[in-house]
Amino acid sequence: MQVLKFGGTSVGSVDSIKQVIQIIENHRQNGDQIAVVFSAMGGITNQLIEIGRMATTGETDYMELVRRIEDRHFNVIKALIPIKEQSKVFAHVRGIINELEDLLRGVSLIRELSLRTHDLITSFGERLSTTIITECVKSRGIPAQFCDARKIIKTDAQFGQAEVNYTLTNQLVQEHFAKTSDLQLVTGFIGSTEKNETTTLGRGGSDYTASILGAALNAEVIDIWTDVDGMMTADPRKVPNAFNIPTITYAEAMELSHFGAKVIYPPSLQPAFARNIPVRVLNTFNPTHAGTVVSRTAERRQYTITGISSIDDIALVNVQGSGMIGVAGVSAKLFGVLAAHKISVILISQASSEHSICFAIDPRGAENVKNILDEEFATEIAHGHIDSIAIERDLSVIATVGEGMKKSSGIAGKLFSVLGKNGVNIVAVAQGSSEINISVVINKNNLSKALNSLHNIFFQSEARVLNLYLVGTGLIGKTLLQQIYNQSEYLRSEKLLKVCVVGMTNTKKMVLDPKGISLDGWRERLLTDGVTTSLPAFVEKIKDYNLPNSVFIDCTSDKDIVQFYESLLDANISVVTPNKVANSGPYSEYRRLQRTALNRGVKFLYETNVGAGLPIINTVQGLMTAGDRFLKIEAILSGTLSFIFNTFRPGISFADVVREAKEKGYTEPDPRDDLSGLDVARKILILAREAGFALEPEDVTIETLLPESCLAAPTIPAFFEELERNNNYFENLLAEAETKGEKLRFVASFENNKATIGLRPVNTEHPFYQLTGADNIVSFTTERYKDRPLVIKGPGAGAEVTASGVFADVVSIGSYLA
Ligand SMILES: NC(=O)C1=CN([C@@H]2O[C@H](COP(=O)(O)OP(=O)(O)OC[C@H]3O[C@@H](n4cnc5c(N)ncnc54)[C@H](OP(=O)(O)O)[C@@H]3O)[C@@H](O)[C@H]2O)C=CC1
Ligand SMILES: N[C@@H](CC=O)C(=O)O
Ligand code: NA
Repeated sequence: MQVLKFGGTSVGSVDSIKQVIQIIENHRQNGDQIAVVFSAMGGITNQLIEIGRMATTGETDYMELVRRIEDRHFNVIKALIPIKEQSKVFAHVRGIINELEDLLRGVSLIRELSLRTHDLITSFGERLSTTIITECVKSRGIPAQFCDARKIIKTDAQFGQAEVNYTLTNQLVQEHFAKTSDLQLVTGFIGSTEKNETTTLGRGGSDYTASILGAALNAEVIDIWTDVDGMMTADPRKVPNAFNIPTITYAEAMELSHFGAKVIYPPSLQPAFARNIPVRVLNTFNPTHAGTVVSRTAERRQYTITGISSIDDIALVNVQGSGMIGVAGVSAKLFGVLAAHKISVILISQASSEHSICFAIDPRGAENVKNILDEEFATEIAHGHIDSIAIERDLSVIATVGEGMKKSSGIAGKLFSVLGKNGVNIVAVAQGSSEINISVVINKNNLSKALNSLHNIFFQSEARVLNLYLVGTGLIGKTLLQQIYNQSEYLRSEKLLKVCVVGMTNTKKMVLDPKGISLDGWRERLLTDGVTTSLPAFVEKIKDYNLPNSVFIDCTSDKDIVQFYESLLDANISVVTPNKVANSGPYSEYRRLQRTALNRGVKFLYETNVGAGLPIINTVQGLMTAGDRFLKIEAILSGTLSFIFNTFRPGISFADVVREAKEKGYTEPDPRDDLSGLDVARKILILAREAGFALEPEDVTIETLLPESCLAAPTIPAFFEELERNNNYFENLLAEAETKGEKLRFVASFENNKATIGLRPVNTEHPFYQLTGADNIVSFTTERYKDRPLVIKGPGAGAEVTASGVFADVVSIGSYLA
């Protein structure tokens, strides 16, 4: 025996009904007896309810709506039944519609609509759809019978939501099906009392009908045909990565549906569950998809979690007071009052201190609940045992559901950790003792971020998404984009990381797209879709999107951008930058950024501030973490100056060598910053700070190598002119060093709380003598590296090495968030 049920969308149009008939024919081929339950055509039940309401108020144009219902059904007859058989069916359906019209006339006369009449009116939806489909099926030569469920499903007289009399119903259903082997096409949703008054079965009514029949007939399986591919791990409108759940237990389905997953209404499947009959949820419009099987026990699963669901809008009621501690009966009274007022409670949480109880309700009833509780607890409030009753609004609840969570540790840890790292504050928590549902109440504006990051973390086989916002598409920015593009496949397959650039800007244009900007054609996209840059607007948008795992990358040397870092970190957005400005201003600002990142559980990373991609900052941080103490730092920290002093020879112009350094991508956007010593001053300052010293910029003594006139040059072209003019000066410096067998090196050192930088000729004995190209070298003398210092050496400037240092910082955030 098989029971099939088709919902409103499945029987909503001529095409879909054709599809339904095809599915029924396919099922007949295995020779089993079949019962098929139908809902009303999509939308008809609501129209019938509206018609009933109109008739009660005396509005006469309800007839117009009745005509539309009639037309919709007639159109199916015209399209699907051979012409010579149509008139008989038209007459039959007309008869049913006449019955409806008579009923409505009565309602309109007495201007009163009892629940009983309401049930009778709504029953017409299923009666019409099932009648017509039965005729369609019969016209294809299939032996089939229309079965009015009112003859076999017997209920009490609670109109609107009648209780089934199972003893009688089971007997009638079994007798009915024993009499015939014809295909039975059954009206869903309706039943009747013992006095044959029409009743309806409440929410999920047609599923309920299928479940009652399946249980009574001991069906092998019940197929619920809908318009989606079964149940999904989350609502795909909110979580684009959601996917089909192949198997789910009844208990899980029940938990998920309570929290808003609406594909099926599991309470209506209770009779089937009780008899251990599996229910398949299938898609009429994609019939080969396996859908979801709901059964008592789930198969072995790939994931601990089965699904994540949410109620988007709830209010939290908080009942709190010192007088509640140790006093029995407060919660009994509280929930008694709520029950007496038929207030449905979505979730309850009480800490073991007993100081407060909070519970979630539909926000539409919140004001009413407050009034009720204020009144009922007036004495307790007056005596100060209970503080006033507080309502919090604009909240959502997320339920993480899965049998796999039972007795498995670490799930809650993972859940709270991912929400914490994404700055999602948890307002309340509840875990059912069944251990298959952990529910958290959060602010509504974080709902999408929370759902997506939880889905991302619990359904591990999919790549975790890292959302990037890039400011600066100059040398470093564009090289970074190219590296991300080249590496994206590797990151996805080897690191399970999907890097998505959501926003980018330069000084002229900015573009933002939460779906991601294709790195194939980002320049064109920026030109065509970009709008005039406004950094405040860019940052506002980032906060507005509130995407999980967000990283802001500043690839400029701008001073103004830095002012946004703190608010970004505060909004739980990590910051990565090669820009040295933020870390080389006042010490208090440097500390504040560090603290903010730490407090927020996000990252502020700037490895490329010193020595480009060389692992210098990470090394200092590592030594500090392990408790080492820094005694001395000696370093060459300018790639540009290294290159210049390794390249400049008598006979070539010093200005040309500087130009070459710029072309090679070693210099700052403004090369005066390199030659004046400012860039190196910033780097030694940052290093000293990382090494634990509270240095201020004025604690760095700069012995500049430039003549005064070069330092004073107002523009970059003027600066180059001054360099040309001073060529002799540089040749003399070089000649003087060479006569002593020395090389020119621009050295930074830090010792005894003092930093100095300046030109130091070094002889062949000195470890800095051998430096080539644009290399940097750093030598750390510490408590643990005292006799022989720790030395890091290598290229310290250039687009590729710098961008790759930035990239590595970004990826490390990806791993941290995961
Ligand atoms: N070169 C190297 O070896 C190293 C560089 N760095 C650092 O990397 C950073 C970037 O250097 P580089 O790529 O060479 O610089 P570029 O001058 O090539 O690029 C800077 C980019 O930032 C954009 N920009 C500047 N100000 C703003 C603003 N206010 N709003 C939006 N966009 C802005 C520019 O826009 P537009 O295109 O419109 O001009 C440009 O796209 C610097 O801080 C530098 O110190 C760090 C380590 C090594
Ligand atoms: N301009 C800098 C680049 C790195 O910060 C340098 O020359 O070292
Ligand atoms: Na570095």
